[in-house]
Amino acid sequence: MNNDSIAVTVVSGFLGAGKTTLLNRIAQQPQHGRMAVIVNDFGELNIDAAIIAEVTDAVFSLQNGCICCTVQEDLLAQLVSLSQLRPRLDRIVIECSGVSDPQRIVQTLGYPQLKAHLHLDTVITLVDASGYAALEGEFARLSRAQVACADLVLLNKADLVSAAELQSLRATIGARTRVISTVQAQIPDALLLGERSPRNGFTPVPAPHHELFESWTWQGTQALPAKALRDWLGQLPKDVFRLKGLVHLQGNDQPFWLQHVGNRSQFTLASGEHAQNCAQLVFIARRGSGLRAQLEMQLQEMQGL
Ligand SMILES: Nc1nc2c(ncn2[C@@H]2O[C@H](COP(=O)(O)OP(=O)(O)OP(=O)(O)O)[C@@H](O)[C@H]2O)c(=O)[nH]1
Repeated sequence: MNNDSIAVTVVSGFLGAGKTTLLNRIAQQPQHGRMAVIVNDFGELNIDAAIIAEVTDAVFSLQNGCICCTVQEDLLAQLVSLSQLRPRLDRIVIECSGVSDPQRIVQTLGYPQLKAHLHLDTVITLVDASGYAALEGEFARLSRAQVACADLVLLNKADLVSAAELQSLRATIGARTRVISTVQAQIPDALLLGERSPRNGFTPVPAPHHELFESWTWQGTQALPAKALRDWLGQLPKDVFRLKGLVHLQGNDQPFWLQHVGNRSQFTLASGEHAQNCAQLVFIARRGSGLRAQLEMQLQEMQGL
């Protein structure tokens, strides 16, 4: 590796584990030098990129596909172009979508076009401590593959589980990787941006990933009633893994970012310019869930309340 080589941090983890929360923190800290962030969202709207763009300009969006498959060529082109920027970047952080397998990103970084300019610094995988144990079948396998590829695992949302549950999760994840419990992905910078630890010859097995999910976007035209929306969110089927986007709530001039993971929802005021009274919600659900028509109709009806 030459001295001019740009360090790359890969941030991975299942849907809603806290990747954007971590990215937002990193992006706001000037000590990380000249940094660019590449954000991949599986849906056709890149909500994460829009959220991170509220704190930094250096955001590049790869959307409507899985970063390790359908948009892998775009990733390669984006990395080549970023590596040619002058003055040179110090670091590139790649946020994988929650449905992707970071191992393939690691492979992409080894391509000859990139090897001379970039080096992999750390793969950080966030785990939602309140949801990891409940994942089943292929979804659990994907989540384990994301963990297996990590140099550092953040056992995030530690505030939502007991000390005993945290202990048991640590045991499940195993001793091979460094595991740190976090709330809002808060850990010391030195750990975030450290050098890559040796992998002991371990090669993770590729897991099925984006093909397990379907995504769609609902565009509303009117403000929604807050109470009805909260009630509706509280009853979303568990096949909806993730819901996020922008909503206008009746009686409020400013829109909100809505984040829904598991059975928890969060509304935060959105800054910046956003279209008036228009909702944009991205759903990510189990492929073949058959939920789209029903959920869209419910939202449509809610607009008229
Ligand atoms: N209670 C709790 N909530 C958290 C914590 N970290 C993040 N969240 C919330 O979890 C939700 C999802 O966080 P994100 O950072 O958007 O997750 P993500 O991994 O980027 O999500 P995707 O990119 O959609 O896969 C948001 O509402 C966050 O505010 C935490 O430690 N505790």
